[in-house]
Amino acid sequence: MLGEFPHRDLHKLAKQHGPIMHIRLGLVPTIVVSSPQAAELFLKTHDLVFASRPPQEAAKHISYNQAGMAFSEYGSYWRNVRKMCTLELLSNLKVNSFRAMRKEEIGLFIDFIREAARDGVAVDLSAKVSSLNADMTCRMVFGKKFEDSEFDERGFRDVIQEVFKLSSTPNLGNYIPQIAKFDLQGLTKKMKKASKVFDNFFEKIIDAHIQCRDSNNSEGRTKDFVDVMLSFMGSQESEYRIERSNIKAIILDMLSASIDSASTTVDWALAELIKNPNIMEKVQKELETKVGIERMVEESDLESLDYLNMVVKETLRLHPAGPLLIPHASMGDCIINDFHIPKNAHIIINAWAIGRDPHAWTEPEKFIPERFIGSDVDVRGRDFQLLPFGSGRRGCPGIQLGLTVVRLVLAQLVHSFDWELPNGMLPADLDMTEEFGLTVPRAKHLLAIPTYRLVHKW
Ligand code: HEM
Repeated sequence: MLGEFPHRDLHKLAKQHGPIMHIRLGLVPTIVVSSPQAAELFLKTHDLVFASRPPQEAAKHISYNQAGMAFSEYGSYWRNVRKMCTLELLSNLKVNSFRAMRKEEIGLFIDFIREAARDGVAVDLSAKVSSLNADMTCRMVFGKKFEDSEFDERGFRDVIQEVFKLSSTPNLGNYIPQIAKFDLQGLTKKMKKASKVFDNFFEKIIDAHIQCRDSNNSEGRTKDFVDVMLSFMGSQESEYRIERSNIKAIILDMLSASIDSASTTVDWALAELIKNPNIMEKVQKELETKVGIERMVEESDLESLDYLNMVVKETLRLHPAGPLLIPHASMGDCIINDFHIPKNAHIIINAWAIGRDPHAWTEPEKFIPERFIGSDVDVRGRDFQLLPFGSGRRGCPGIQLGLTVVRLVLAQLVHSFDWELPNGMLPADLDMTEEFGLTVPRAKHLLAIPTYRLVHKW
């Protein structure tokens, strides 16, 4: 029933069967929610009932038996981890403390593209943006970035991509739990192998941080996420008492939640801008007026870039990085609009379909950032017609960081360069086919030739 693109197949089914749909995936009752009004009932009115996560084979074998935040069941453990992450790792203050690091990494990234511009060669923007985001994430989480060779003979990105792929492959054990132990698809074996690689790596990182802390070598530098979590390890007084395995699970959550989501969003936004040259021109005009072509964009400019922010909202409406959010689970029986939702049902919120609901959006398939002029509809989970970060108790705690990175990288790329497709390809011919996985990026890498446009010495 569900093919290569489950969000599209479920959208089609919802058109026939309505915005609250009951389907059975294996033995598991699954409720699919596909309209803003229905999403509000599940994520606001009855948020507490649906604030848990279903057991998942991938979370069991990769994510330390659901000991992180994203896949953990609702309860006091999840509440404490979420509170610790929100207050100590993802607060505005903490996000801002990494400003200088982001500036440095983006500077290196822009230098690389300037060289490509000088040589007139195409840049693989998808690969470059993804590795920029991986470097920034590693510096924030571990305090340093890694050469692939330091990780495993296959390299950091390869192993992490393999983990993402294994986690997003439909696993029979999730739907017929009784057969999970037979590992009919061979996924458990592969997951255990990949997670061993990560575990060894995380162990070394934690040891190195402990050594550094004990030798007082860490004074004066911004504390990375591992430093912060170590300060709560084993502490009796703190309400966030966590152990080594929890730290490893949370590190993995932060890496997997952050690495692909922001770069996928930047990639879609750039593709839409290249496909719609009149919109690209408007973004560049705004940047010329508000920033000026004598300098690069600074994070402090972002708030004033109204049109760019509309482009980001429109990108997240049409191309939410996680089109089906992360599955929720019901903690008790509940009646919604006369539907009986049983305890332990899986709840899928189709944010991709909701962003295309014709009752909420005019010309929903078209990329029109101007639709947000004079509207206060926002992406932060208050407006149920636009849910790229989910909403309620399980809504994304990394919104501030995610939006900062997306806006900054996008603004920098379109302010510093004009972009042309290679081999005489026309913007209208750009392939927008998706690839379904943990996130949904464009299937083909975006290649484009840059021309430097700032008045800035080389
Ligand atoms: C453009 C960037 C991002 C997008 C589009 C995005 C989207 C999402 C979505 C759709 C969810 C699931 C919400 C639900 O199930 O209701 C989620 C959860 C989550 N996100 Fe993000 N995210 C982004 C960036 C980040 C970043 C940078 C971090 C942290 C470093 C992060 C950490 C998390 C975590 C930990 C959860 C699980 C929360 C829980 O289960 O309690 N996200 N995100």
